[in-house]
Amino acid sequence: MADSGRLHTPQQALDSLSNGLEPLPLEWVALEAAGDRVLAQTLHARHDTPPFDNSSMDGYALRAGDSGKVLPVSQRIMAGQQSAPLEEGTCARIFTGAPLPEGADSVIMQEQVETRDEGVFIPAGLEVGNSVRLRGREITTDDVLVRQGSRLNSAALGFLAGQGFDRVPVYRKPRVALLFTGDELKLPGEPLAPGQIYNGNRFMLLDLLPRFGAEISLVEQVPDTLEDMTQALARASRQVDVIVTTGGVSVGDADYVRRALESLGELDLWRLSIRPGKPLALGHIDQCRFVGLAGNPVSSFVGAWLFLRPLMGGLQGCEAMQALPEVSARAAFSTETAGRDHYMRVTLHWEGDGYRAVAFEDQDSSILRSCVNANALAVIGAHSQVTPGDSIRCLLLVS
Ligand SMILES: Nc1nc2c(c(=O)[nH]1)N[C@H]1C(S)=C(S)[C@@H](COP(=O)(O)OP(=O)(O)OC[C@H]3O[C@@H](n4cnc5c(N)ncnc54)[C@H](O)[C@@H]3O)O[C@H]1N2
Ligand code: MOO
Repeated sequence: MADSGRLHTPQQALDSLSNGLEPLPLEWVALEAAGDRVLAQTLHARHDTPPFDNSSMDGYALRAGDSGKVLPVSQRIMAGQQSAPLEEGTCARIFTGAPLPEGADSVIMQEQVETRDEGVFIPAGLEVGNSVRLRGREITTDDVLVRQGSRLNSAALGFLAGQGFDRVPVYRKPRVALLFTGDELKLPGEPLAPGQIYNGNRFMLLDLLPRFGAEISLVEQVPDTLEDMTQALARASRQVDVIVTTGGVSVGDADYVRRALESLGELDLWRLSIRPGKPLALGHIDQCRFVGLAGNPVSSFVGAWLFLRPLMGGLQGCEAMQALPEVSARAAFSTETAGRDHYMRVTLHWEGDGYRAVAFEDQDSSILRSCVNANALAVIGAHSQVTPGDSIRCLLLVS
């Protein structure tokens, strides 16, 4: 049977989330704590990097015009040492990273010279600049180092450290409350009574959200009553930037989340034309944003990747987090979709000339096992058919 009307598209959900969305305030953090944080100001070079001409090889520094001769060694320069001007008609023993002596214009690696009693024979034909890393080759003073809105990866941290930054301005992390509904839920370590299950979403989201830059500041299991949910939402909305709930957003008798939200704030959008995750609910309570993920574990997982990642990105001023990177792949499965777009969990394997997408056999939204080895979501449009070998669009699950 077809889904009843008024299902929204994922794009409408993203538009709703980005409505009035501003990055959170700037804060300064120590460089060692800045991994994956988003720069709140463009940083400029404080000095040239490298700060001085230096050797890229262990060998001998000389004037290129002196090659083809035996040259006496007039000094020895290690990395971290200062060099003296190079005496006419001599060479300097030099090591990788050591400053080039004034007057030298090239370096020859030690494997290419012959050591003689009088000095070192340098084969003819050495070119000016050989094995020399010129000052400012990487960046010069005042150039843009890293732009505002960039998420700092390990290389960026090392690069900024190379410029002497010990603190950087970043957007504050979004504070998130995770509220779980479902009286059937217990925590691992507790015994299960008949009908009960463990709260897998809790552990999945506690791990996933920080990967999107969130700081989890509140975690609660809320009893399945309208009153408890209303109180929990009201409390959380005063403490955090975003409330995330799982479960209780569908149409069952214990699905109180939307009603609780509407009594305190507004429900901006409910129900998407996607599978899994149809009952997604978006809204706000004053300035606090609300994302109600469907309770089925895969629905929560996929909903987090599709909607919480861009929301966390927007709150951190990071354009790159608005959409997951895409690749095309050849399907290694067949499927037929009904009225909703299907986000299938797949594992992409490189096959030399392209990716092959292998889908977990059971794509029901309760089967979290389908996500364990998935590295992408294959997006299969509504009312379509896929047969093996068909080209399909895949969203990469990179945080
Ligand atoms: N009559 C209808 N029934 C349902 C519809 C519908 O349109 N009409 N939609 C189905 C779809 S699609 C989904 S998805 C689910 C989502 O419903 P809820 O968001 O209200 O989620 P719950 O009913 O609370 O739970 C669903 C399922 O997931 C398990 N669950 C919940 N929380 C957790 C957790 N933290 N860890 C592990 N598992 C969890 C829960 O026990 C249920 O089995 O509704 C369909 N029904
Ligand atoms: O929208 Mo639900 O997640 O298909 O079972």
